[in-house]
Amino acid sequence: MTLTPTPDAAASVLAWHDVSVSIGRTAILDRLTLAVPAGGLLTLVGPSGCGKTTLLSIAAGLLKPGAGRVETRARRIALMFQDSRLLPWRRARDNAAFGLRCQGMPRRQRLDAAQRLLESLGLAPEDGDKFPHQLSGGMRQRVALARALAIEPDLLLLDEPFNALDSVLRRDLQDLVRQTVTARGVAAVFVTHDLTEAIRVCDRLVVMAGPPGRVAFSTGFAQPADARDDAAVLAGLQALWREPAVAEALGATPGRRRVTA
Ligand SMILES: Nc1ncnc2c1ncn2[C@@H]1O[C@H](COP(=O)(O)OP(=O)(O)OP(=O)(O)O)[C@@H](O)[C@H]1O
Repeated sequence: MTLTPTPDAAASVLAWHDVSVSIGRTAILDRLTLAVPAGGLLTLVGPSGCGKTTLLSIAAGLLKPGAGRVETRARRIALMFQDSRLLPWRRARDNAAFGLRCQGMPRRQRLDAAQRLLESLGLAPEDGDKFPHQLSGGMRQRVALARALAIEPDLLLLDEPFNALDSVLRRDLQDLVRQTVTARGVAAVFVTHDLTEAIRVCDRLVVMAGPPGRVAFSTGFAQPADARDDAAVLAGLQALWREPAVAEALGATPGRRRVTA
């Protein structure tokens, strides 16, 4: 697999320019510059505490950088987290329709839209009537993904969304996210500790070092994500681990490896 250099980021939906963040006297992020185009999926990998979630918070407008700036052309931003964060007292369909309700869409219309979306993400028609505690972890994450997609975001921020799932479900949902980004032209940032997952889904992969968080290595791949089979992912993994900056940032010595291959 061939690693490729940074493309021109002029057409980006989201860009962090020279962003630094400190909390008190502690530097959290140190001069990060990154960009994501429409239909592009950026994966962020890095050791715990290097500031990946902080970067997403800045992108979502929840946190202001101390220095530098964030620029976004996104009109609708959706977030998805490691835990589904569904409302336990609402049925799956109501949970998926939550963002549409906030947008003021009439009840019947939003519930129909949510139901269609749930089924397009692989849930059975009757699952829409179920409460979160009646759903498996994978089903709950599908509902969370439906809730994120229902508002037709142009920017999707995913913070370790599939961590709690087994590997088969995880692959399934990785494919769903990937297809969504391509089909809908959404810009996406996907935080993960799993380097294999990062390579499988991304257009561009950024390895962060820190704390304080900074870009240690950034690459694209010659082959598009949907054409990357297991052999290509493995080749990508090997190519990445050969990069001294990646090995240094993620800890190449067995036992020190803080990111799963
Ligand atoms: N509200 C806060 N107050 C103080 N420090 C914070 C706060 N939020 C985050 N931090 C610190 O900022 C740093 C970056 O945190 P962040 O959650 O962005 O890292 P991360 O790379 O996403 O970590 P992980 O992979 O473990 O989720 C950490 O050192 C963390 O302790």
